[in-house]
Amino acid sequence: MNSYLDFDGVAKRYGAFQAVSDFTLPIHEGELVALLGPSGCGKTTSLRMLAGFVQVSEGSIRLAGKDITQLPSYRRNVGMVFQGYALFPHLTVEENVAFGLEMRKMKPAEIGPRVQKALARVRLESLAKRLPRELSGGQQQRVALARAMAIDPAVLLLDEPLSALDARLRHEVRAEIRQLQKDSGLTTLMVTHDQDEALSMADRLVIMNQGRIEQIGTPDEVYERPINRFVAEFMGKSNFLDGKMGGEGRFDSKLGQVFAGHAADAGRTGAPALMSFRPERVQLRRVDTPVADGCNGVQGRIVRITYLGPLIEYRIALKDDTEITALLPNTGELGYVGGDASSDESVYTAPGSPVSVQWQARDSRLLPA
Ligand SMILES: Nc1ncnc2c1ncn2[C@@H]1O[C@H](COP(=O)(O)OP(=O)(O)OP(=O)(O)O)[C@@H](O)[C@H]1O
Repeated sequence: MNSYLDFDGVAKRYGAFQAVSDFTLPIHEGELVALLGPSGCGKTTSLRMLAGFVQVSEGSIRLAGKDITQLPSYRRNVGMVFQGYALFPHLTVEENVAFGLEMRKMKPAEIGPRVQKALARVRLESLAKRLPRELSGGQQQRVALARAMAIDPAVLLLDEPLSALDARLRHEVRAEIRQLQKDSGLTTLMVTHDQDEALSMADRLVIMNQGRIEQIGTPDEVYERPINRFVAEFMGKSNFLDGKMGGEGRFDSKLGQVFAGHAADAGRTGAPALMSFRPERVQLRRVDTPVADGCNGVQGRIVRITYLGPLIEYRIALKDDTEITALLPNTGELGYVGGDASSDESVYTAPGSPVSVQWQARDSRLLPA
């Protein structure tokens, strides 16, 4: 499939400072792609280069078969929703939505129906005559979205679109934006630093760090198969054991035990490596329980238990003082894991309790150290 939007080797320098380097990203028509990474990693700069607000230092950008690298912003047909929405406070909802169309010198007879359609899409027809300050945060967000979509853009850009909303509303609006984007088939590039937002909304994620792309993939690819420690840590929590590549998926841990896993790349045998596995994939068993088939196992001692409501977090110290985190569902059997007090499977857990920590080989990633 040919891509619809292409960043090809794009870079941005501010004087001697390299804000974005070698940014290459093909995007398919109708896709929602999220740029994700810590503050200052170059997400917004990349988005702004596409919008034409920031000049590209190197490389090119193609949109719908056309090289737009040097086009002025107003000729790129890009719809943008800014952080904090940037609505005009003295214009009504419908005037705000009409603004972009008037700027494009569209005939008044055309503007009216377009505005109505855009407002209907975000279910705001009844609030058309209100001023932004007479709206809730979620409603203002929808006005910004309607304004961006009204121009029929070739691509929609969302810059931290949910950052001004409180946590509860954010959940709702996430689903709403995603549905709207799917229904309209609008190719969308979104910037966020919120992992949950990116995982739940995007078709693909681009994980950035210090101006560079670390990994591109679907949500489950980057979560289940991170290619390095940065991605594993940035996308949720992970446990790491130190050691060396043992060849054929084996890992020679510093603990002196050999574990089985899957290598992110074919690192040479003996190369320093990390084994990474997620806290929610860890099982706790009685300390004398044999390691189950297909699993890795190590003995440790519980050092801390944190009650998180639906989940309970266990910190377990291994013999070399490496700590492992296990995140287990709260079954209501306070103090017990894996069944009630009478079950053979259950483990009594209290700080100081010895346990067998087990996790599946298939959940274990071998990463370059
Ligand atoms: N006009 C500028 N002049 C010099 N440096 C800049 C300029 N704009 C951005 N930068 C730098 O470029 C880097 C990338 O900035 P950018 O805004 O793209 O980061 P970001 O990933 O979007 O971060 P955040 O999540 O904090 O918005 C930062 O180190 C920033 O300080």
